[in-house]
Amino acid sequence: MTLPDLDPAQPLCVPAPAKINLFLHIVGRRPDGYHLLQTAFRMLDWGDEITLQRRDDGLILRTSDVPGVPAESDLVVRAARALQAASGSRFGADIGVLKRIPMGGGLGGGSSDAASVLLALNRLWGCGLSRQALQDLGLKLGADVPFFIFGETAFAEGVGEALRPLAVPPAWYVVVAPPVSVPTAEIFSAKELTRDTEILIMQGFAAHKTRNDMQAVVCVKYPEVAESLEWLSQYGDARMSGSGACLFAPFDTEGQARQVAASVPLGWKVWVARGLDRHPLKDWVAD
Ligand SMILES: C[C@@](CO)(OP(=O)(O)O)[C@H](O)COP(=O)(O)OP(=O)(O)OC[C@H]1O[C@@H](n2ccc(N)nc2=O)[C@H](O)[C@@H]1O
Ligand SMILES: Nc1ncnc2c1ncn2[C@@H]1O[C@H](COP(=O)(O)OP(=O)(O)O)[C@@H](O)[C@H]1O
Repeated sequence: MTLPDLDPAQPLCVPAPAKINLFLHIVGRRPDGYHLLQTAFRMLDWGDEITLQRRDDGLILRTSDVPGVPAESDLVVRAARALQAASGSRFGADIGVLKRIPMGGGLGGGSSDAASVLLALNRLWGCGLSRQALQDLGLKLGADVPFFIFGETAFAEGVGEALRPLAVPPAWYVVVAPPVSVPTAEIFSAKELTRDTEILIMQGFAAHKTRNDMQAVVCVKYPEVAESLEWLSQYGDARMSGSGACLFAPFDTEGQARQVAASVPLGWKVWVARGLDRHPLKDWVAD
C-alpha cells in the first residue's frame, strides 16, 4: 500500500487509541522480577490525540501541559528522543498531547501516546525503521507500547512483547473510571498477587475461563474499584483492565452500551467505545 506523502510544513494530528485487557493472567516471573503475562489486548475507537510539527533544529519540545507529567518524563518526549537516537535523524518536533485517557487507569494511555509518536515521526522524519524495530524501541519505554505498534487485536505473552493476532467478535464497551488512580508497580509487588496461573494455549481458549489476576488485589486495596465493578456487573460481564482502576463490560449494540452509561453514578467517569480491530496508523510502517 502506498501512502500519500505528508507535508512537513503542516502540523500532523494523529490518534492514540486506548486499550483494554480482555483478560490478564500472571503466569510467572523473569529473573529481573518482571512478571510474565498472558493477555488479550484490544484497542478502542476512543483515546488521546497527538499533534506533531517537524522541526529542523533537532529540538523535541512538548507544547501542551499535562498535569502531573513534566515534559522530560512524558512518554511522547521520551519516544521522540529514542527514535532520534536510534535513527540518527537531524529533525526534531513540537509535540502536543490532548489527554482524554485517564492516567493510571489501565487503559494504556501513555503507552499509546508513545506508540503514535514513534509511528508518526518514523514517517515524518523519513527514518524508515521497520515495525519490529519500532516495537523493540517501544518496549524500552513500556510493556504495552509494542502492542500499539503491532496494531491489531492481540494475544500477548512475555511481558506483553510476544504478540500474535487474535480474532474477537465485534463489541461495544462501557468503560467506567472510578475516582481513583492505581499505581501499576504497587499491584505487581503485592504479596497477595497470584503469579502461577496455568498457561493457556491460544488456539480455542475459552474466554469465560479467563480473568484478570490483578483484579482481586486491586479491589481489596481500592474499595472504589470494587464498588464500580459491582455496579457495572449488574448490567454485563464486567472486568478490570490491566492494573486498573478502569472497568469495562462488552455489549452487542451501541444502544445497550449507551443506556448503561446513562445510569452511571455521580462522580464516576464513563465512556462508550467500539472495539477497534486495526490501529489507524498501522499502515504507516512496513512489516
Ligand atoms: C499491567 C499492564 C497490562 O497491559 O498495563 P497497565 O495497567 O499499565 O495499562 C502492563 O503490563 C504494565 O506494563 P508497563 O506499562 O510497562 O508497566 P509500568 O507502569 O512501567 O511498570 C511499573 C512496575 O511494575 C512492575 N512490572 C511491570 C510489568 C510487568 N510485566 N511486570 C512487573 O513486575 C515493574 O516493577 C515496573 O517497574
Ligand atoms: N503521555 C503520557 N500520558 C499518560 N501518562 C504518562 C505519559 N507520559 C508519562 N506518563 C506516566 O505514565 C503513568 C502511567 O500512565 P498510563 O499509561 O496512562 O496508565 P496505565 O499504565 O495505567 O495504562 C502515568 O501515571 C504518568 O506518570
